[in-house]
Amino acid sequence: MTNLDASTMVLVLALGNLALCAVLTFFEHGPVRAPALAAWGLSKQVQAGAWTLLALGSAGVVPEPLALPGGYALLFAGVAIEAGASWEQAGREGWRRPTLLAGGLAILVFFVCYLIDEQGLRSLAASLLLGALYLNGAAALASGWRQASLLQRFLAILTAVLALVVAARGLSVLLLPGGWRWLSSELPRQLSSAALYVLMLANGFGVLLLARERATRELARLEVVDPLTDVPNRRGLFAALGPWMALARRPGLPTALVVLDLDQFKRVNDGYGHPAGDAVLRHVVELCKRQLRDSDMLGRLVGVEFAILLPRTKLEEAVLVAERIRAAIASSPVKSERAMIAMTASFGVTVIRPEDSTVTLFQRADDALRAAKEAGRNRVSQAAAAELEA
Ligand SMILES: Nc1nc2c(ncn2[C@@H]2O[C@H](COP(=O)(O)OP(=O)(O)OP(=O)(O)O)[C@@H](O)[C@H]2O)c(=O)[nH]1
Repeated sequence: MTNLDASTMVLVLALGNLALCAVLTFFEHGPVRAPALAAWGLSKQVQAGAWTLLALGSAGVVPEPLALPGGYALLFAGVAIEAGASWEQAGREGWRRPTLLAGGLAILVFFVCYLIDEQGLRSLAASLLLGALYLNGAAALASGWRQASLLQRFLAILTAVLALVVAARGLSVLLLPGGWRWLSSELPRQLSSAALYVLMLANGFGVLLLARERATRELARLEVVDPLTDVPNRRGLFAALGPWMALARRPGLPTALVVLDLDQFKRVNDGYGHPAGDAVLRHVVELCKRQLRDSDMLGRLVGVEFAILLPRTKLEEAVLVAERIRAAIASSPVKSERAMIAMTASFGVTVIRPEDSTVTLFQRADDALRAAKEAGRNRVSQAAAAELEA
């Protein structure tokens, strides 16, 4: 078996991390860099510094009593910052601070072990602590496993395996100081160095690709979802409408459409400011959702106009649903910084007819909505019965 020289591996890790840092300096350079990615870039810089210091130590350029503790302290800090960035990326900011504290604690424990014994205990502590910090990083990558992409899962598993390999190095020093049969005590040491190298490579490419993957996903989501209220936008709503339009041509229970427009919303914006207006919109969406079934679909058409699709619902039932939502909005003012903002909404209700196109369907619902506005607002109006029978 080829003998991997440990100090060469440290040098390779130093050079590899430095190269990655150089690339990261130019990647998405500018003020709009995602915060998690900026933290990850910092973690790579710290790790590059760590490996460089360790490499200089093993080459005798920097005295070992300086290079070893300094290098490991930077390494623990770098891996902790990296895990913190992963928690942030996963939307679990609460885990970031404990992770960074764990990094600080690891540095402290390592120093104590180093002072007690520069060889065995120091080596054991370094491997176990580093393994634990990597395992934390793996847990961060694994959080939200169900929604995670294949790439994210792969990185999580890879990081976990590498954490175990690094920890095994420390355990082998403790349990098999002289090696076991053909297994020399040098082998786990070399294996863990190689594992760290693989981690550096896969992590370097993987995290950047993951950032790209997430950005692409988010863009695709924003094509069909309204970012303010997190409900489908016009495009998303119309896409969902297609199958129901087709079903309307077959006998069976109809699908109803309710359009809702908030009354005199301009006054809210003018009186309380745009952010308060946004808060009212989000509040109204929550109120609507509470009145709807899982199979119903609420979407934002434009501005302060929303549409609700009610599958398997007759006109009279849809009117009742609209009436319930109207009453809920009228009786739930929104608390803003300055005042309670009272709100009302007007509604137009109709059902999908076999001959409908989206244009005729929405025209009819909008006509009913206009009638509600003209009749004084804060009311529900349905498309004319005579028209419906036509
Ligand atoms: N805060 C906020 N306001 C918005 C948003 N989208 C549209 N608006 C505002 O909502 C108002 C909608 O006005 P209109 O629907 O034309 O009229 P209105 O004042 O609601 O009066 P009626 O519909 O006649 O009852 C406009 O002032 C828009 O600027 C948004 O996302 N946030």
